[in-house]
Amino acid sequence: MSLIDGAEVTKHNSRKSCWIVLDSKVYDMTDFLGNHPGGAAVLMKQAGSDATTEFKKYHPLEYVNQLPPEAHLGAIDPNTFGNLRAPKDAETNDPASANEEERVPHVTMCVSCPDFEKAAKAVLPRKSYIYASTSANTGLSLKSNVDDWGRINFRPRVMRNVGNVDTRRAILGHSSPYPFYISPMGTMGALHAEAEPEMVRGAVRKGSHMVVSTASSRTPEQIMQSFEEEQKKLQDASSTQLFFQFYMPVDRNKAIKLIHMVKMLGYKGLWITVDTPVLGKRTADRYLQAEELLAVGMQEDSTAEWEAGGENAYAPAMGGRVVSGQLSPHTTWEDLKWIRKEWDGPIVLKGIQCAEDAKLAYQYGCEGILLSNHGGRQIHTAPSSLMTLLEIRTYCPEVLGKLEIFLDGGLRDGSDVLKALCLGATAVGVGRPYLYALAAYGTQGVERCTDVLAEELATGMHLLGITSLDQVRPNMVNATRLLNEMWRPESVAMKSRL
Ligand code: HEM
Ligand SMILES: Cc1cc2nc3c(=O)[nH]c(=O)nc-3n(C[C@H](O)[C@H](O)[C@H](O)COP(=O)(O)O)c2cc1C
Repeated sequence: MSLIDGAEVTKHNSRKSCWIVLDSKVYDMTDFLGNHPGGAAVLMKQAGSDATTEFKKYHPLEYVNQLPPEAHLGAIDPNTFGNLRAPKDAETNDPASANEEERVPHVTMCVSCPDFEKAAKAVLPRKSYIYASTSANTGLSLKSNVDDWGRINFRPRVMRNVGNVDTRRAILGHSSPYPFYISPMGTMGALHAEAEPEMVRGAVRKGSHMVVSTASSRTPEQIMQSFEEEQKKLQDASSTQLFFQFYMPVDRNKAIKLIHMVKMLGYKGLWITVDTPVLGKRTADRYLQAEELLAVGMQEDSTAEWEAGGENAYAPAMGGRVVSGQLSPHTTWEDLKWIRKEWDGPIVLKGIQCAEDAKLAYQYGCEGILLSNHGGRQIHTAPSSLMTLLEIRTYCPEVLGKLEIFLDGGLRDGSDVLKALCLGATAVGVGRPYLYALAAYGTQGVERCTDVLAEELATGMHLLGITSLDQVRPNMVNATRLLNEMWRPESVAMKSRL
């Protein structure tokens, strides 16, 4: 194949003919525009230019292999790079830019979780911040996640000799210095160029466990490699373990292949996300998509048409974009039977939102359930995980001693972890605070976020009057406000009204 001149690539910058350069190779993206799960507009912005840097923020380089072979037109003539056009509307808000220090406070200025969000907002391109912060519909699911932690109060005991406190807790049999872990989050590359490796390093240095998303910007192998390298540096002294969050693809063979790979790589548990048969409506992302389409003159195409997506080998990770074939809306409880045959490690169902499903998870032999509404990104007006925990305590308390119970959503203070533990939780997942810390400070931020949460937790234990997490009890919290609002079967609700 002869080399292609940059000036020639530049001419193909329209919907009718859209070429881009990735890793010094030229691709014809015209037919892929309508199939790109990330939308056509992002590709159009790069039309006729070198998209490598932007591409790597979101995908592993292997993604290019998903294009048909005929889309690869050849290599670009390296002497003609200068002839390429600059991407339309290039992002200038680059986290690595020179005046970063002016915009981002020193990491030691982050003394509580909300500080990380402020720092991240200052460094992130608007699109990336929207991706991380967006929530479903009017945002009420996210709001009650955050608010409900504050609607439970402690009932502290005093004068109980609380000189030293021990915050250790095991998760699925793996000890951890803390009863919280890093939640799985997809497409983290949108927030940091080295997202998953940096997050993993931060986790390993502090010994906290982490659940890795199917929709990560790096492959499961690459993430495990980062983990092993960091463990080696610390002479395997860290307690950190990686678990794997699993999105069920429509194609069973693809699902089995992924499960086998995850097993072979040594991930310690399969956390199957069950609250995402389809993607929720991510409102802020919808506005952004509309804006982007308008900016490239594609407003005549309905969003749905451009989002229809093609067959694709990976799970969706971002905003309101549907990736066809990646999320199975057909999954049922019976699927757990074949999954169990392929996976002999622990299974946790992520996204349980009522007592009946908690009971089913137990009956189907799962080792754990994660009470979660996906950070308020899926169903509108979802119950907070604390509300679901109270429901389980009331209507199927028998699962409490038998399953490991995890919660996530809206946790922004380490002492709140204690409330969940008092009510029977094993551990709590933390999502956005870690993501924002990573975006603003990389590994250092991740470590700092753990320190902040751990210190708040330890202080909370001293002040509550306990020295070990074995001492937590339901009577150490007042959950009456939430209990008053908890779901009741209709017959009970009617009776109480008479
Ligand atoms: C070369 C072929 C490409 C393939 C096969 C591909 C595939 C995908 C897939 C599967 C997703 C869904 C999320 C995920 O799984 O990570 C996605 C999202 C995304 N892609 Fe691509 N992509 C390609 C090229 C590009 C290029 C050239 C860019 C821009 C430089 C780009 C930018 C994005 C963005 C920004 C998203 C996130 C969606 C959003 O903004 O909400 N992609 N892509
Ligand atoms: C940016 C972002 C990406 C996420 N990606 C995934 C994912 O790929 N898989 C998944 O099961 N949950 C995903 N979640 C949900 C988190 O695992 C977790 O349930 C939620 O973030 C907890 O709420 P918090 O962010 O308020 O702590 C994502 C959440 C965010 C904020």
